[in-house]
Amino acid sequence: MNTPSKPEDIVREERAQLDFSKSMSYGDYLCLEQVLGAQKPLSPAHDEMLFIIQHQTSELWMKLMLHELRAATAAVAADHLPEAFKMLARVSKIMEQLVHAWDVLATMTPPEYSALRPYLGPSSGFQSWQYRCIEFSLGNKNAAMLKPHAHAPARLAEVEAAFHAPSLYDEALRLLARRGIAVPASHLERDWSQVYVADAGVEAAWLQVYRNPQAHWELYQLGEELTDLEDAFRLWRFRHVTTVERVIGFKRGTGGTGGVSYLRKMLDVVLFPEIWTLRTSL
Ligand code: HEM
Ligand SMILES: N[C@@H](CC(=O)c1ccccc1NC=O)C(=O)O
Repeated sequence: MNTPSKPEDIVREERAQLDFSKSMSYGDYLCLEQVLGAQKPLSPAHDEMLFIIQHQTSELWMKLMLHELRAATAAVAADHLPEAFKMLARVSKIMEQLVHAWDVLATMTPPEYSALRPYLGPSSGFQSWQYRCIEFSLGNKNAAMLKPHAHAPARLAEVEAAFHAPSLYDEALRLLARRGIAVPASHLERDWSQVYVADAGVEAAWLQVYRNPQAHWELYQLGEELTDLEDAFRLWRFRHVTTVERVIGFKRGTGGTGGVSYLRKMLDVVLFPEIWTLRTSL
């Protein structure tokens, strides 16, 4: 039987690379100096580190979500459905990850948050441009949401691009039409920056798919990927409201809204309306 090696011997025996004076290391590749040097608490409050890291990690996941969403939307537009499914499944999993992340933040009590809140000034998640790009990419268009970015032209241009572009759902409807399903012309070419309005003709189109999945398997699968995604997004919105209510009650938000009252209104947003309403007719 082999005698177990001592920890320091394992490193030598395995011939792990130990000298990075001339080659790229883990930290170099991941730019960890920048990432781990970007937590700059403004208050003496212990919990500010949690608050900052929670938001920074959320923004990183949102960055990946946008990367996947943009590529998935392009894949749908190019009729590359298997690729789109892979990416959309990843987006839903990221959203689930963000839903669970609320559990960490919810360990922060009202007195703990009150110690750092005065240092936040008027800053708020309302001003997250990546979040707004995600909402726009998923079809929740609202011109008023461009205003918080007016002071930063490059950023505004990015959010505006998402505002004017067809959403994932718009591209899904165009795909249905290309596959021979009757979709109202009003939904195939329009001003994509306008608020999406649910339509009986679009519901009829999805019903054709859902009444005969075998004949339209890819479209059926796309419908269910969209359902997974909106389901996860609804859970995220819900955990946001409940976490906010347990931490600040019904105080106004630092971003200027009514706080919980505003976030509750956002629970009524439906991204892919006909995907849900069609179920009543099946
Ligand atoms: C203690 C923690 C939190 C509190 C008290 C809180 C509170 C609020 C409030 C009151 C609003 C409404 C806008 C305003 O008037 O400020 C808001 C919006 C928002 N928050 Fe939070 N939030 C918290 C954590 C988070 C986290 C972890 C994220 C993740 C990135 C986040 C992302 C957002 C986003 C994206 C909006 C805009 C939502 C929309 O317009 O639909 N928040 N938050
Ligand atoms: N709107 C929050 C503040 C807030 O949550 C926040 C502030 C700065 C950076 C991110 C934030 N998170 C989400 O809104 C509040 O009213 O307490």
